[in-house]
Amino acid sequence: MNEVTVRDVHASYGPRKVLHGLTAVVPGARLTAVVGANGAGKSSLLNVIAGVLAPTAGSVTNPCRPAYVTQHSEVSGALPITVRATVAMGRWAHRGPWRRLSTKDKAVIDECLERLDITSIADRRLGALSGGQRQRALVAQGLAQQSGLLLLDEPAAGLDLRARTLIDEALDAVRSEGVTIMRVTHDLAVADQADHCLLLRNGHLVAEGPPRSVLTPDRVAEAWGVPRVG
Ligand SMILES: Nc1ncnc2c1ncn2[C@@H]1O[C@H](COP(=O)(O)OP(=O)(O)OP(=O)(O)O)[C@@H](O)[C@H]1O
Repeated sequence: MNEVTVRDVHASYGPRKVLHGLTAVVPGARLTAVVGANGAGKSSLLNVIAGVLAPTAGSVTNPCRPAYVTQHSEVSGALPITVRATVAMGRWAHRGPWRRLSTKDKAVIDECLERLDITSIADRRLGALSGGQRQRALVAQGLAQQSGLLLLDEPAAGLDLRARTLIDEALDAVRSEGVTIMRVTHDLAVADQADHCLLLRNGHLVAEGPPRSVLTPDRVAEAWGVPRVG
């Protein structure tokens, strides 16, 4: 229940093939880390699961419409929108963009601002924030969607220790509420703390399972092209 099933998925950007027959099961109500070297296909896999990139073959089964937190560098800082309005956009899935926010919507928005500790900057424009502050606003927006499937592409990239801790705590909280989480990360210590791990290389799934069984010294050395440690 609540799992994501990826069956023999192929995907391309124009003529460039980026996923080659990828099959995986992402367990429900668990945190799955998606790891691999630059260009391995991690974002492409999330794009396919989010429905942003249509597979050229194969299929994906989701438990529900996902909330997708992309990297903050992909969101224009020039948007004339406040942090609170950014988080409020997360409620559109529930009420549509033109309906008034309900009392419940406002409570969820306040809670998400609090969880990421951005209440004090809620009225500032997104474009006037640091990269890390903007990233926190985007994670808060993802949480505000209250989807049963949360996809995050490197949500902690460039964040300070406190912000990383806040994100980890927020993800722990929603996982315990039954949300299925997929998190792309370059931090193998973060991946080690996940319930499940997918290791990608050159658009293929190299291994899946508990992080310790996936991230063996040999696989890490091969996937990242670095000397074997240990
Ligand atoms: N919009 C695009 N158009 C063409 N090729 C793309 C596009 N986006 C990604 N690619 C290519 O697809 C391949 C997989 O990229 P992807 O972004 O999925 O990798 P990634 O594992 O998320 O990498 P990173 O760790 O650098 O974020 C790469 O070869 C990349 O150059």
